[in-house]
Amino acid sequence: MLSVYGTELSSRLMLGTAQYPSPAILADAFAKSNAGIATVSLRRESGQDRAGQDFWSLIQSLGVQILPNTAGCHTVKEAVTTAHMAREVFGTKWIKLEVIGEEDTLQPDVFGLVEAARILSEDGFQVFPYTTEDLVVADRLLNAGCEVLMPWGAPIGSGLGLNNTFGLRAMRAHFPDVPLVIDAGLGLPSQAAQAMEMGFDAVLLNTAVAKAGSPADMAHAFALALEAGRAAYLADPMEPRDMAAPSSPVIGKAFLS
Ligand SMILES: CC(=O)[C@@H](O)[C@H](O)COP(=O)(O)O
Repeated sequence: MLSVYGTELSSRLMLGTAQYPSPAILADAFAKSNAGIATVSLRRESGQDRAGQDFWSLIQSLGVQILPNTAGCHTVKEAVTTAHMAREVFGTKWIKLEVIGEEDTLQPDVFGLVEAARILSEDGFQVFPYTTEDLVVADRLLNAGCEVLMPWGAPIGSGLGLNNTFGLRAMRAHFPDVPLVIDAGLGLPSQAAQAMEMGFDAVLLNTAVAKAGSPADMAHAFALALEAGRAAYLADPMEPRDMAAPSSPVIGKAFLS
């Protein structure tokens, strides 16, 4: 069972709540996904009006843990203020911290991220930082009080999958005991399975499900892929090799041992 900040998570899938065609489709997608966590953007849903309040009631009715996020924040100040609003609205110390640094790629501003993570951790928040695969930044985030890291797979909404498998593998190897969640850029269940096969602990995604022709079916497909990928990781996959190795048995030696 995956544990983050002392809380055991019921599932390795964290699902976003934006861009669904309707509330019913969102609820159906969550039901089919078995997601244990819903991430919600404070900046996109105001909560001041009726529509916002209905949206928050819907999210709370999903029966999953809520991970508010600071999506759309570009400065430390904005992110910290949004985190405070989230704590008040949802009554949780959890915050998925996004400080966006670049508009085309929505790449995190890792300098602002580390600063905001430190401020929020010192203020009692349990921070889930959306970061890159950079090892030095990862180290700084851990020193700032983060107990989980969320490296990007690819730019948000791109559906490109795991853009830098070398960097992500290095991150996994470098921080074997830190929960690592691939966040953003996944477009297909096979990419989520790949992340799990590489030993990542969970994935967070939104667009691939919300924008699918059938969000509920796609959510289900991701759930299956995560299960398969995790099972493969636990089964200790073979090491790939450059050269052929005959798989036909040597006469008189059907088994290796
Ligand atoms: C919902 C949320 O938190 C996004 O900012 C997240 O990073 C998901 O990205 P995708 O939409 O690419 O899955």
